[in-house]
Amino acid sequence: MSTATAERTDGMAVVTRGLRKTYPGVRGRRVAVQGLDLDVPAGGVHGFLGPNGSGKTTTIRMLLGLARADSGTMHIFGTPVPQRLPEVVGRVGAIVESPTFFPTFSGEHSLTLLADAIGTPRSRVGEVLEQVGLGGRGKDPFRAYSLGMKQRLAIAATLLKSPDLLIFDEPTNGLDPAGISDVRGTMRSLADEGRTVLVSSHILSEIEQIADTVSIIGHGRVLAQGSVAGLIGGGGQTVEVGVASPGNAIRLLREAGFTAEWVARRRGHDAAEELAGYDPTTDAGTIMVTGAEPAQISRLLGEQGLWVERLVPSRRGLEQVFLELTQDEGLPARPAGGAGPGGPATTGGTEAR
Ligand SMILES: Nc1ncnc2c1ncn2[C@@H]1O[C@H](COP(=O)(O)OP(=O)(O)OP(=O)(O)O)[C@@H](O)[C@H]1O
Repeated sequence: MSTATAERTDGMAVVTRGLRKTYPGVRGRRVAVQGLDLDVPAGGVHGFLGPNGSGKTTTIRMLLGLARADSGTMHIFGTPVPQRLPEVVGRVGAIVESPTFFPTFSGEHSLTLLADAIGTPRSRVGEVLEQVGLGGRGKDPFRAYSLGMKQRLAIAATLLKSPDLLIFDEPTNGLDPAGISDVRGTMRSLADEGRTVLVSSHILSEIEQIADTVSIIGHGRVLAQGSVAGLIGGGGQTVEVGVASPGNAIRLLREAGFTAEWVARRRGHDAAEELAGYDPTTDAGTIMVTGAEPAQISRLLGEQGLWVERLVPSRRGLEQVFLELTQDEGLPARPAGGAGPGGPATTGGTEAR
């Protein structure tokens, strides 16, 4: 390995550069991944996020040697893959397709067979069942498990050889909120043990809560990556303000240097729509303010005799970051499956590429 490569991949679990993959299509080759530069730090949960068809599974399959890249480089813990995958594969556990187990075998029995097959001591079976919170259910048949328990059994299977890097492709697909919460908790605790968890999802808000770092991809390339706090923090807090005299309030807020917009909410529509003008007697709406703390807003308006009826701070989320990044890209307007916040988009503060 060259010195330059060693430096670049130092402290990184996964690094890809210029990764490209095409598939044969009806009209020539279809690009699934185009020049993907991915940086996954070692340790912590990394969310690999993007809408359906953005190239997440294809990327994961290439990393694991299940699909061949057209061009580009990939490193896992500084080892070039797929060239030297056998050297590092023992440190990697992955769930790519929906895992299946014999329905009549207990979870414990299935894992024991697996442990024997991969040469792991049987004593690990009890440990990994405990780790994923299935300690008390190991003797139940697989068919009696809930979907969330089935997914956690699959995670337990990947833990048998105690990997440093866990790669999960959409592990919460099809789970109910309780199942999602269980799997999320399991991923977080694995990262807290010092492992790296690379988890893909098309629902940005779902992984946002447990991820330390994320990459947001669209059309096979990275749109932004970095810490969750760095990506969502830059635009500042948005505060929804309800006041009887919105015109005066907007003027005062703008004079004080804040960004204040009137946002009308049409009946039957979730999305807020910014209007050039407004008529408070007929339009239902609210003022969205960025760059100000709620206390500053209420003091400023109160001093001018405008009494605030509603003051709701709303946190900017990764879905909003995604929408901002894709506004000019011609990409799908909303990541599939996610319900984004209704407020207007704010700008800036992301590590967009
Ligand atoms: N085996 C294949 N043959 C042809 N095209 C493929 C194949 N696998 C994926 N694709 C195409 O490559 C693109 C990326 O697909 P991929 O499954 O990697 O996306 P994804 O982000 O994982 O999506 P999802 O969230 O739906 O799983 C899509 O246009 C898809 O149709």
